[in-house]
Amino acid sequence: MASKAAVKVTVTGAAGQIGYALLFRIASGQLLGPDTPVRLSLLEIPPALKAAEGTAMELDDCAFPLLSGIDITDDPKRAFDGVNVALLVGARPRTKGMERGDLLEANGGIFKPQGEAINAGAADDVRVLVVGNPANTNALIAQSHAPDVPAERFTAMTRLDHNRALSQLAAKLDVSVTDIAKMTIWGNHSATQYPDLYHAEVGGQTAAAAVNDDEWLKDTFIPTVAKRGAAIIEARGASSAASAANAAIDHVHDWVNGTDWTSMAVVSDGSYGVPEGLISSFPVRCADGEWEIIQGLEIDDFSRERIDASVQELSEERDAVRGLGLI
Ligand SMILES: NC(=O)C1=CN([C@@H]2O[C@H](COP(=O)(O)OP(=O)(O)OC[C@H]3O[C@@H](n4cnc5c(N)ncnc54)[C@H](O)[C@@H]3O)[C@@H](O)[C@H]2O)C=CC1
Ligand SMILES: O=C([O-])CC(=O)C(=O)O
Repeated sequence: MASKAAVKVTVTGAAGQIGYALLFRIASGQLLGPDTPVRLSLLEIPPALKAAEGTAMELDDCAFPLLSGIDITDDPKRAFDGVNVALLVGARPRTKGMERGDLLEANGGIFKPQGEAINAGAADDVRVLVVGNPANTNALIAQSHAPDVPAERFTAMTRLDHNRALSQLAAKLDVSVTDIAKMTIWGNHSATQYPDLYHAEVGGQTAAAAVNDDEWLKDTFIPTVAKRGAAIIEARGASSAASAANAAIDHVHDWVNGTDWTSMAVVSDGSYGVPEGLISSFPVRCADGEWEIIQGLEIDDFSRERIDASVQELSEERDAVRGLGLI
């Protein structure tokens, strides 16, 4: 057993399908590395506690050397007490007849108390990743109820979109994903997101130049990446789970361990014309456990239009949750 103190990792929606794909990888050391023991805290709603207990039994059965304990609760205060890494996965899915406003309101009922509980009890170094949809706005709700936690500790996940973009581009160019640098997803984790090939690089040129096929870039690549979630649901009969868990691992791993370039939805400081305070996806670099938005990229008219459209949607979501008194 490693001698470092255990890091407390809280996973909400632990009995759901992403939870099932995520917990074993966290416990095996893939989130924080092979020298860092973890203590898992599983937050669920009462009807799913028994299933969470079953997952915990399986975690026990793996005898993971790095797993120092598992706590299961339906109480956010207990779940987030002393938390270092919070993965907010559990959310209210959209069901038949539900309007966008209903979805935001239902999720406000989840992310407001979770933000409050993080504010009340989290460790000083807490880092929060929101996966549950609508992820950017759920992160905004949680962050607005945690005034004592630095706003930059609340992030939302666009890493799955980023990885999807890498994979689509690699297939098109018949290269490895490792040949691609500087991929960026801008905006909202929704169909308005903008996967940007004008700043991505392959073999010393921009990805757009390497592709050299404007029609493919605009009419195939962008919609394929932006609507991949729906395509997976259509094919699998359930939304992305293992790939979403994988992206959550990548997001936190790179935030903690550093990276030259990735995509994360983070609180805007006004960079690239994104209104301050919105949680929007940007190109970021991470070092020493902190992210920063990569500055100085030239944004052409096409990219400007795409970024603005997605950011407009984020502004509308913020206005809607403000109107509902959720922030
Ligand atoms: N940002 C992204 O790239 C992606 C986001 N998602 C989103 O992730 C979320 C989870 O997806 P799945 O695991 O497939 O859903 P799921 O329905 O299988 O599991 C969700 C779990 O959350 C639990 N839950 C509900 N309210 C809760 C609360 N207040 N506290 C704690 N747990 C609660 C439920 O009991 C359920 O076990 C969904 O909102 C989904 O849309 C999914 C894929 C990618
Ligand atoms: O589309 C969904 O419902 C799940 C999701 O966020 C994704 O796969 O990107």
